[in-house]
Parts: sequence; C-alpha cells; structure tokens
Amino acid sequence: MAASSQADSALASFMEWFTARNPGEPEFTQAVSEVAEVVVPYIAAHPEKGYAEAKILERLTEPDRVFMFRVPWMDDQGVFQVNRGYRVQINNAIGPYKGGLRFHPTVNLSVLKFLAFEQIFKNSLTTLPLGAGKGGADFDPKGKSDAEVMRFCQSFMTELCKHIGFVTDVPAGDIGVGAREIGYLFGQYKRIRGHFTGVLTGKSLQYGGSLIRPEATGYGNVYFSREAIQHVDRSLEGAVCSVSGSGNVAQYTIEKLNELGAKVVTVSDSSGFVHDPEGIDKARLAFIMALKNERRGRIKEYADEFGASFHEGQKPWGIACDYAYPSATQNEIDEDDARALIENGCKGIFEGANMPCTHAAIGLFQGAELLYAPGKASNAGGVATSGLEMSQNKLGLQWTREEVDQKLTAIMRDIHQKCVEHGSTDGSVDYVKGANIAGFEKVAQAMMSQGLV
Ligand SMILES: NC(=O)C1=CN([C@@H]2O[C@H](COP(=O)(O)OP(=O)(O)OC[C@H]3O[C@@H](n4cnc5c(N)ncnc54)[C@H](OP(=O)(O)O)[C@@H]3O)[C@@H](O)[C@H]2O)C=CC1
Ligand SMILES: O=C(O)CCC(=O)C(=O)O
Repeated sequence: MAASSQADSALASFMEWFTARNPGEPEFTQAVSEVAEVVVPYIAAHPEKGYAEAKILERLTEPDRVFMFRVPWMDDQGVFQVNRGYRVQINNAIGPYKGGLRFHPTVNLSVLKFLAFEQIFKNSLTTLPLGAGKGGADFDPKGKSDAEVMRFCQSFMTELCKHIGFVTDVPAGDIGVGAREIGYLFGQYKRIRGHFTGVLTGKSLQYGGSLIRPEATGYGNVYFSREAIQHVDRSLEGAVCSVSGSGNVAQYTIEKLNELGAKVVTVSDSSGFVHDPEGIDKARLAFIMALKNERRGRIKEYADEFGASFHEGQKPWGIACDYAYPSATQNEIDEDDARALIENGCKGIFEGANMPCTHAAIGLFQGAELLYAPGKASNAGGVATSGLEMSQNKLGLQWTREEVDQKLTAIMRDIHQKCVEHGSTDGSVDYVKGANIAGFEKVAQAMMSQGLV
C-alpha cells in the first residue's frame, strides 16, 4: 500500500475506535480529529519512534481520570441550588495537570474533554513543565450577586480541593472565572487544607499572583500574530482588526493591538456585536473594562455611549478587516463566517479563544492561503504566564512587569518558531501541522521514557 493510503486507513481506524468510545461528545471529537489528521500520518511516517505500538495517541485521548461532583449552594433568596462540577486530569507526562476552570451553563464533559485535550499540546508548546487538565461547572455567574458567586465557589472548592495541589494539579481561570472567582476559590482551599501555596494561578498580586497574567492571553496572541505577519513581510501598523468577545482575552488583545498601531473596529458579547469604525481607542477600552469587569453590563451600552452600531444576535465576521482575533468561545466562526471574512479581504485569523473555528471554516482558510493560527499555539501565552506565576511562587519572589513581559514575548516567539520548523512546506507555514507536531513530540517522548503508565 502507498504511504499516503496507509496513513488514511490508520486515521480512519483511529477515529472509528475513538468515536465508539466517546459517543455524544461532539466538541471532544472535533478537537481530537483535528489533531489526528496531522499526528496519525506523522506517526505512520516515523515507525522508528515506536509511537504506534506504544498507543501514544490512544493514551492521550483517554484522560488519566475525571472527577464529577455535586455543587450545592444557597442563593440570596434562601433557595437551595444544585450545579454539577468537574475536573478532567488528562495528562501529566511533562508536569502537574494545568488548565483553567470554566463556569458557564454550556459546560459538560464533551466541552471540558476538548479543552483538556487541547491543553496537552498548548502546554507542551510553552516550553514549560506543564501537564494538562480542565474543569468547571454548569454554573452561570451572570446576574448573580458577589455573595452568591462566593457561596458557589466555596462549595465547588470544598470538593475540588481533594483532587488538586501545587505539585499535582493547578487550575486557573477561563470563561466566567476571573480574579473575583479565583480569590474566593483560593480562600476556601486555604481554609480547608491550611496550605498557603500556589495551588491556583491568576491570583491577585497581593497573595502570589503574577504581573501580566491578566494581560497574557491577549498580549500573547498579538505577539504571536506579529511574528506570523512579519514572517510574510507585512506589519500590524495601520491594520484594521476585528475582535470578538469583550472579556479578559478580548480586552487585552485590543490593548496590545492599539499599542502596536492597529485599529480595532469590533467587540461583542453573547447578545450581539458592536461596530465602531472610528476604532476602540484607549478611552473606549477603559469604558469596556469598567462595563465588563466592574458593572458586569452588556456590550450594547458601548454603542449607546459612543454612537457606534449594535447588531443584536449577530457575530462580527461580516465586517471587513485585515486580521481577525476570535476571543469569545468555541465554534464562533462557521463556514459562512469564514467565507465572509475571506471575501472581505481578511489576511489572517489568530485564535484567542479555544477552537473558535469549525473544521469546515479552517478548511476554507487553509484553501484560501491566509494566515491561520490555531489557539493551542496563538493563545498559549495565558497558560505560559501561569507557568511563570508557578515559578515565582516556588521561588517566593515577584518578577517585574518588564521581566514577565519579556519572558512572555520570548515564549510566543519560540512557539512561532516551532510552528515554522514543523509546519513549513514550499515556503509557506501550516500552523495547524506545526503546532500539533511540535506539541505532540515533547509529550510523546516523555511518555515513551516513562514506560506504560
Ligand atoms: N482567560 C485565559 O487566560 C484564556 C482563555 N482562553 C479562551 O478564550 C476565550 C475567552 O475567555 P475569557 O476572555 O477568559 O472569558 P471571559 O469570561 O472573560 O469572556 C468571555 C467572552 O466571550 C463571550 N461569550 C462566551 N460564550 C459565548 C457564546 N456562546 N456566544 C457569544 N459570546 C460568548 C462572553 O459574552 P457574555 O458575557 O455575554 O457571555 C464574553 O464577552 C475562551 O474560549 C477561553 O477558553 C484561552 C486561553 C487562556
Ligand atoms: O492559565 C492556565 O492554567 C489555563 C489557561 C487556559 O485555561 C487555557 O489556556 O485555555
């Protein structure tokens, strides 16, 4: 059999095995098939490494363990409430389990397994000793009082604290989990275990947090995009950019794009998007930060304040831009959105969110030969800076803003370089291939060295 048809049949049989084991898990299946399309042929092309016999990819898709637990709490009216909490510990070959917690009504096992799986490759790319995990709950912090969020976090941590620790599993934030939630979670961990350790990252500065961690995912994505754009001899200076979301990642993506001379014309939340052709400058971004981080309001208020247009229930991808930075949630760019971006002259997509593009959308981007960077490479700056927070906690030191930013910049440059090294053919870079192979190799080698565990 020719090598390519051998690889095709290996891929088909791997995906048949995988889907039979994970029925009804569409997000997890999507994330695994994207990786398998690259990694199965790579394994087949390198029989000398022994990865097929050692079933490395099969083992990577089977979490080490999954915790699922009841989270009972009381609302402000004195009514009992029950949510479901999770922690997926998927792989610790290169370091303690590491990855965020998501509080959102759509959280389920498929979503968390996809996020944990992506985290394996992302964390490997950071160059730091970080294994992979993800967790969360189907709890919606929106519309809840601070007291309700605190009671929920305390109940969630009362169970979670049995399974995490500074050298075993170090969670952080994700959608719906920011500085407020991390504070309540850390307080409850310390109260129950009596340990003041860096068991969570994304902590506030007064109790062991790192400078630049809040900024790191957005800044990191922009640093990565700068590398990719320079690699094709272009620049961000003067570029028109579209950003989705208005949470942590979106806010600091906008801040850094402004600093580098680009103009951001969109921002969104789950109720719709705002188009501001004048650009979201520093003052307007400060309004978004106060709106979202303090008043916890809806993005429509931005349109009312600055006379921009608000498009209820819609996504921003029909607006013409040079570069797009999806920074809200999974599958927010489908085939139609991808077509609109391409037709309007978009030259690059840099994923701030995890898996924001559907499989079909990625196919269109790759066919159109624009720059397409998967989140596991481009949004790795957040977890990388969490790794730097862990290092500072171990040393009992706090590095300056400049020191952390320099390390983040170097890490993003290094990740870009690895993508170029593993993803280049005929002068162009396939960032999906580069990120998946580079991320896989390090973990696979560690697993081979550690035997059948
Ligand atoms: N925080 C981090 O360090 C990292 C985050 N990421 C990823 O970045 C993305 C954003 O995370 P983050 O900024 O931290 O989260 P936040 O909770 O701070 O913000 C999330 C933003 O996305 C919007 N959003 C969420 N769900 C949907 C939806 N179904 N449809 C439309 N909009 C939606 C929210 O709107 P609304 O308020 O209306 O719900 C909000 O504007 C996620 O995919 C996350 O996994 C990746 C790496 C690290
Ligand atoms: O900082 C972390 O540990 C996790 C960040 C995260 O959840 C992610 O990279 O998706």
